[in-house]
Amino acid sequence: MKVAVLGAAGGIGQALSLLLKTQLPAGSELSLYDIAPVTPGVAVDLSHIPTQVAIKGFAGEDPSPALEGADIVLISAGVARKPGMDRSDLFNINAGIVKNLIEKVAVTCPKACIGIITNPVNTTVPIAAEVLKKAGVYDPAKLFGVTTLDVIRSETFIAEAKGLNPADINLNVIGGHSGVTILPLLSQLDGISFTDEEIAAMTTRIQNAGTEVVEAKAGGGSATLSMGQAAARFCLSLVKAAQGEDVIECAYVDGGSEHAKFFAQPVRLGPQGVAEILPYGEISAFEKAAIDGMLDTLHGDIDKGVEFV
Ligand SMILES: NC(=O)c1ccc[n+]([C@@H]2O[C@H](COP(=O)([O-])OP(=O)(O)OC[C@H]3O[C@@H](n4cnc5c(N)ncnc54)[C@H](O)[C@@H]3O)[C@@H](O)[C@H]2O)c1
Ligand SMILES: O=C(O)C[C@H](O)C(=O)O
Repeated sequence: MKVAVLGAAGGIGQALSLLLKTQLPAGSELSLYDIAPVTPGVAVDLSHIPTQVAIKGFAGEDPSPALEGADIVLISAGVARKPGMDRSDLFNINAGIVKNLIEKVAVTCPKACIGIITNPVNTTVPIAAEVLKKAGVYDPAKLFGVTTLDVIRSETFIAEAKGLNPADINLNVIGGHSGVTILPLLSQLDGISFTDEEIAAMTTRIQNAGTEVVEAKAGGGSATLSMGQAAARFCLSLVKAAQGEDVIECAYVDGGSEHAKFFAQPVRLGPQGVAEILPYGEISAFEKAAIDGMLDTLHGDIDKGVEFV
């Protein structure tokens, strides 16, 4: 199993690469790419950790050498938010970065599963899909917007609020990955009850959690360490699924949702990426209204990506 991380010298990329170096199964290969010249050095640094995961680093304009033979490609290349910015403000720079990288993926490892971390995810994933379509290699089962950070934040905040172990919290977060498009399905939590006020406050906290980090870092970037953990969880789920385990994760996919062309929803993973799109189940009136309320934003974000390519 070969995993390529594009943007590997960045805040997320380094944390993610560390977690993968220590947690990928023995015999895996890790390939790090970034335009930053330090990237081969990041790989040398990680190579001193005693695990049976081979690691190589690549820098420069062309990601192709890093992509050769990749089974999974994780993309966190691009710029991050500063206080006062929305994720959509990153579009002007990150859209082109994702487009160029996916063009190389389409040629070099067209059958790889691709996890897009770069924001705005609601738009960069449709960009990736259009590029892959143009290249004639689009497989919707293999393209994912990584929304796992919304899931792990929900697990953390709910456990804190209710005095529980976060490992016991299991929930779906659906929609997209920005503001009102992030919808944790709190009504589905077994054995945990919330008042209406608690539901509203918890939903808002989860939706604004990225901004919470951006403001706390005060101009020094956005979530990197928690995102590294989230992306590692998602990647390891893909790896487990490839090895035959039954794994379910929420991700932003082109999965035939009644709501939008791309929609974050629970998916059963398998050796070829998405094995099955799962229904998100019964929802409350609050959640139904939240879906209705997010759709204009989500459709606009998706259209912007499709029009860009
Ligand atoms: N999906 C999510 O939940 C989530 C969470 C946190 C951050 N993000 C997004 O992830 C992205 C990266 O965040 P970060 O904190 O790691 O930023 P960062 O600035 O620390 O790192 C980005 C890296 O990308 C590299 N890069 C830029 N252009 C490149 C290119 N063309 N090819 C290869 N590498 C390139 C930079 O050299 C840098 O090392 C941002 O867009 C951020 O908004 C997404
Ligand atoms: O908020 C950001 O800009 C980064 C990321 O999308 C997050 O949710 O932390």
